[in-house]
Amino acid sequence: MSETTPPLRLHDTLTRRVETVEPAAFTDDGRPLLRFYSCGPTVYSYAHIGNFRTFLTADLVVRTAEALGWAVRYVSNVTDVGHLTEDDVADSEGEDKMAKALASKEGERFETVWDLARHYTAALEADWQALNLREPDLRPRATEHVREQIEAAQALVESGHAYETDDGVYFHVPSFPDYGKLSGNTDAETLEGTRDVVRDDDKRDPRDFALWKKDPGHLMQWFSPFTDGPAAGWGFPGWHLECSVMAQKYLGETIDLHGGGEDLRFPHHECEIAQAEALTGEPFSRYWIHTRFLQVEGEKMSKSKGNFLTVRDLTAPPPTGRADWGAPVDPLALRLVLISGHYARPFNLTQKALADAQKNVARYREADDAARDALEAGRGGADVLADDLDAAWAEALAAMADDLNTPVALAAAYRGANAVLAAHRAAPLSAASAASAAAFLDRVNALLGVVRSEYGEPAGGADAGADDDKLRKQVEDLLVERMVAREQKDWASADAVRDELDRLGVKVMDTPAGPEWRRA
Ligand SMILES: Nc1ncnc2c1ncn2[C@@H]1O[C@H](COP(=O)(O)OP(=O)(O)OP(=O)(O)O)[C@@H](O)[C@H]1O
Ligand SMILES: [Zn+2]
Repeated sequence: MSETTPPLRLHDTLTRRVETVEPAAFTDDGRPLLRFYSCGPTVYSYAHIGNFRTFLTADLVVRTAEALGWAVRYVSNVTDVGHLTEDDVADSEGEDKMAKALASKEGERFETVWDLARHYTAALEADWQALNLREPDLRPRATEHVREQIEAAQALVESGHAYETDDGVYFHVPSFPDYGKLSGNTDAETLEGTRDVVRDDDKRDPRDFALWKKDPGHLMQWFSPFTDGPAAGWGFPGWHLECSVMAQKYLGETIDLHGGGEDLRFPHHECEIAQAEALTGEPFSRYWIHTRFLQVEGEKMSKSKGNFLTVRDLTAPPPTGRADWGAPVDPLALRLVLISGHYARPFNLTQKALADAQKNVARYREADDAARDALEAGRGGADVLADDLDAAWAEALAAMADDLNTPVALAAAYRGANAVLAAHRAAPLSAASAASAAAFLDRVNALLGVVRSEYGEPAGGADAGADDDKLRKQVEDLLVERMVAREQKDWASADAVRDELDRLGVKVMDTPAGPEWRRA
């Protein structure tokens, strides 16, 4: 990378300031190495687009760091152990989310809670790819790291930071004086008043949270060395323990960056810090990033509230998709909307924003096609695009490096795509211009992921129900022709286009946001 590469700045929840992120380690060839852990979902249902807003922040961190020339080791887990139905309960008590899901109507089709977890993990991965998120280097599952969690709990008991009762093993919060440094929640009385913490008369402090919950009746249970009491060793790990244990196992005792949604700041991440730092005596994560909620009518979109939209709801035709949200959109348009607001501010999804994004991704695609066609054509002539596109790229990268300023970055990227289209419409692009355009769109796609999917076109929804690219291209060309004919009041040509669309078996709906189409 050139010396003009900007530093990466992110708002750090720990210091409550925008900080310049400096990874602690370097690769063998001298590049900064970002060791990054981002909390994944509990797989008792489809991940919703609020969850994906948070996963997209992680995705943008990875893409931006890579665009700056860094190496990234990126781990994002799957919580496939049922914990609580109330997220703000500071540890493992209450109704188990996975067991509850299995008992529901939707859950009846699964034999066991393990099947249910497998199904929703596969769905998570499919939606992850549909939204063109980078695969993490590792996606560890909590259920495959129970031994490590038991060992961590044992080590904490041995070092006096945790203790066993007949009901569980608890981290003793007063043994870790830094408890509260991330969230500011340090006042024991406030915590006691506001948090529905685990009730166990043998707990030594009301804030103490569970590392292990003894429960021989739990649908997922493992045998542990914690054998006091009637459960005689059987039980399951506390939620907070899985993330700190897996982060440290795969990224080291001290990681560079840890992320999640705003609700994870407390208690989840506060408890992760306590466990991890009590174990090693070293700082756990050097920086922390939290994404504000995607809201529906001013409330957090959440699985447990039931007010959520999934990727399928918006990108697949009915009956899978939600008819009340209009025609299905290209998953890249959904991605674009979800990253269009700054991650540190709450975001409200609207149908209008989705429709606008649909048009934007169509323009990126058009610019991309024009660049690639012109590259193949290999015409002579000057490069008329390089200066504009270099400036647009520098602006987009600088904006992303400046605390992931997606509104500015997307505007710069879009300006560049429009410059490509304007040049293409003015005169056939030379091979030199086409090379600049293709390089720009490749870089924009690597940074923002909105030009084309790295996984190919996903089945269902990407093109409003049509299943092949050829048809999509034909229809899009015809719609442009129709628009031009209408503008010129050339009704004969407009009718001819309509007949051609009929022949292709395509139904067009004119909406305030432009034409929508699907197979009739
Ligand atoms: N509305 C939202 N907007 C942004 N991020 C969210 C939203 N809801 C959850 N997240 C984040 O998504 C990740 C996975 O969360 P989780 O699986 O607990 O989902 P959830 O909808 O909060 O579920 P539940 O309602 O059961 O707590 C976490 O980082 C969480 O903070
Ligand atoms: Zn976590």
